[in-house]
Amino acid sequence: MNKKQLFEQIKTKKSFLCVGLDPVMENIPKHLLKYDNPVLEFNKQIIDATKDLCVAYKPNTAFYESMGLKGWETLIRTWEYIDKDIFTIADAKRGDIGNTSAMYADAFFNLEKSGMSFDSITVAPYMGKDSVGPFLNYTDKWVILLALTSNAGHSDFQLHHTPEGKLYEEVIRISSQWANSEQLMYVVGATRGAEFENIRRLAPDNFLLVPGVGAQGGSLADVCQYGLNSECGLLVNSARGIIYASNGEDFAERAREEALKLQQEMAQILESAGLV
Ligand SMILES: O=C(O)c1cc(=O)[nH]c(=O)n1[C@@H]1O[C@H](COP(=O)(O)O)[C@@H](O)[C@H]1O
Repeated sequence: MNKKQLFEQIKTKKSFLCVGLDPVMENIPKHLLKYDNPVLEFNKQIIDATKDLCVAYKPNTAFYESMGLKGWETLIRTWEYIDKDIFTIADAKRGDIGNTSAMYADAFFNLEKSGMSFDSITVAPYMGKDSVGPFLNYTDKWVILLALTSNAGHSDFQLHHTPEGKLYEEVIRISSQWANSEQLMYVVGATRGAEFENIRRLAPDNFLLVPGVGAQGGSLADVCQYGLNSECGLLVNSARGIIYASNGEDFAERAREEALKLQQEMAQILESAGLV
């Protein structure tokens, strides 16, 4: 999916919501345990309940990898189940020397080889251009580079001062020479509201993947104040706040209610900004 198509989806659905599909076996509602693959059933029901309210799904691959062979199969089946007009993010946070990165890129983008072809992947910038390049070689796919993360440890490296500015600013400045905003997004945590103005100065046109609303306490209003651009430019993710709204038989309905609250807030923001 290209940028124009993504913005069209945002306008059609009046939403820039990304639902995080991060299933944990212990939290799967008991009544689903009778299924051969309870996690897949859980994901399918969450997708059915939210797909008209969101424009993206982001399975974090750790939640699948931790379940071994069955988990990897669940990731593939989940990707297959998502309608192809919804943007998909493999939240894998990969990056290695070039030939290894090329294998990671195949793992998530090359349908013939791996059985999956996500629209995008999260990538760590630390190993530099030749590490990110193999993902960008898939020219119809997106790289979502970690810039300023939502966790407390973001300050350990990302805020360090370099002669040119903070380290995360350098990540944005340098990486924006590798690809343009048609192929490169940045991760910026919703908990970093105060930095969005600065980030938009450095990356005016790039989409930002913004995790951290819901369970991590980030504010949608703060993110949008400076984060919004003329093509929306934001994908705001919530996982636990939606998928674990209930662990009873009503889990899918309750997930929908939480997704709807965010979608309605987003619709208002898009309307106020004159984008829809
Ligand atoms: O790249 C990410 O998606 C990510 C970056 C970041 O800075 N913070 C962050 O929480 N994430 C991911 O976003 C999701 C957040 O989930 P919830 O806190 O449950 O909404 C998890 O899959 C995290 O791994």
